[in-house]
Amino acid sequence: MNLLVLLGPLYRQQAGRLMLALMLGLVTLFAGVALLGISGWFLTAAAMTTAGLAFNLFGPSSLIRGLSLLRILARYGEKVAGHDATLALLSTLRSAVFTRLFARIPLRQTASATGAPTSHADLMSRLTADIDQLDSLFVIGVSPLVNGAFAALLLGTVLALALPTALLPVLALLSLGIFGVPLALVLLARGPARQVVRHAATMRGMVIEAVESGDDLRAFDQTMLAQHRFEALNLTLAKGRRRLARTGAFAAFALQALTAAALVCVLLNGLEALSSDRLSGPVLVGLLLATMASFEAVSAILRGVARFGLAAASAERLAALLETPCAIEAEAHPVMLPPSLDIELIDVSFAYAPDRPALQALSLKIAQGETVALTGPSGSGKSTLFQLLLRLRDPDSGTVSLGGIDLTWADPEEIHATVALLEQDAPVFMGSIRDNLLIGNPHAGDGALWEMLDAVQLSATIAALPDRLDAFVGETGSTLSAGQARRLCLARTLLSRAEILLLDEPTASLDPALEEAILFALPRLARGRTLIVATHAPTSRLQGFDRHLRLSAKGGLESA
Ligand SMILES: Nc1ncnc2c1ncn2[C@@H]1O[C@H](COP(=O)(O)OP(=O)(O)OP(=O)(O)O)[C@@H](O)[C@H]1O
Repeated sequence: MNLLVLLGPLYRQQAGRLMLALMLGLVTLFAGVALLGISGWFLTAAAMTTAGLAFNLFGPSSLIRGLSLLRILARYGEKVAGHDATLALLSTLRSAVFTRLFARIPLRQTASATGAPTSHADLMSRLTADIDQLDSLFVIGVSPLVNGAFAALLLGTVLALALPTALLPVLALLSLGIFGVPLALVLLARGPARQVVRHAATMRGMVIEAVESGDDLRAFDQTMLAQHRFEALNLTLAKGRRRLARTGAFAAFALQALTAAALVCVLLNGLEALSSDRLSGPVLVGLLLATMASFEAVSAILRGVARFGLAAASAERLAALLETPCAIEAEAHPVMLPPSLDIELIDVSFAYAPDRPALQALSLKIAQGETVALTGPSGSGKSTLFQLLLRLRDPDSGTVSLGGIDLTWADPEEIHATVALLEQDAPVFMGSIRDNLLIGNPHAGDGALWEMLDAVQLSATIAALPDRLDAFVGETGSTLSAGQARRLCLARTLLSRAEILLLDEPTASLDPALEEAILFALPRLARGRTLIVATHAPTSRLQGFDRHLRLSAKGGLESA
């Protein structure tokens, strides 16, 4: 349903070009059926004409040449208009889905029985391969059916005029070809198509996982295991594709059988009409060839329908993605945050799953400009608290407010401009050192960038690189050490103009001396802004902070 809501306006945008493709398809079909019918009649009539009798060769032969040309041009035009519209449609659809993606991140990382995406690899698969699979939804879903109905009308009119006795049985056979066989194909192919699309997506996920964890798999000597799992899935996928191909071949066979039955029917009725002089021989040949051409047009439906199962399975996956609830619901008429931004949590509880509480009845206040060290055992909910303060998630109960404004009333964009977060696994983006820093503050000049690199003790390292601030950092910061990458992300967050800074283990991967120096410098680097640092560093290194809060293992507050 959601997908229809999304697709409807997109189809309307391309309606002109799609209609043009449809019309040109009908012209192609008309030219094809007429071409074969008239050619059959013409060749037979010309062969039966004795030498002395006059036979007008020029009229039919120029008609045949005209129809051939019309068919070629109409087919070309149909392909250009159809593909043009489809490509534009897909690109708009991809952008529309991509825009809706951010509101659904972070995904709930639980096994899903609803078909909703559960991993980022699956999400990527839906945005790329599944949307590509829809490329011919119009061409295969609508156009062949209209073409089939038009072929039936065309052949029906000709038979009604020339051979009425064959009309009903041939139309019955043609209708079976247009509706019955494709319907059976859709029903039979639905299961295998769903499996193929799902397995192909899982395979793509496996490839991404293998690339990301390749070094670890090699180190544990587990690459064979990964290969075996991949091979097993590959075999299952191939089996599913074979089942789909077999179903398609069976449908094609059924259509050929219907074509043969229709030809026999026209031939028998035609011979009878011929013997009673109700029909001429050339017209009978023309009728036979026109019947063949009409069934040939129907076979295009089957080619489309064979792919329809895959497109429908992909459409289901996209619909499930769009139906995934947004992580938060933004207020239609948000309240602006006040200049004073004290943080207050009242009785806040949050659980990722009913049996896994992360925070329980947590209440706390942090005044604007305070610097706070937040500690607590692993799993006590420090990162979760940061997620709530940025309103990346909403509490199950209780309120989180900034300057007295409940975050659920505020504009999420204003919250994100006010609160900056250094995540535990903050990414280094592929690009230059400068690109990475400017994400924190696009207006920062080189002076400010060097100053911040100096503050996180990274300036000497960057200055020694040949390209300095323009030095390229590879995918996920692969050209930096873990500690250097961490400090680059820290510098990026500190550069931000947000009034509240949340740093989740900013000194992870740093040696003790560097950790101590940076933790000591952080309150000063906050420059009067609110600073909360989640850390596992020993209390002795947290003396520079105004306050020390400690979360208990149960996700509540302990006195520090
Ligand atoms: N995305 C998630 N889905 C399900 N459970 C989660 C998710 N993230 C965290 N949890 C669970 O929520 C609880 C709190 O986790 P959180 O990451 O907030 O703790 P933390 O104090 O930051 O831990 P650490 O010090 O190890 O970083 C843990 O029990 C964790 O297993």
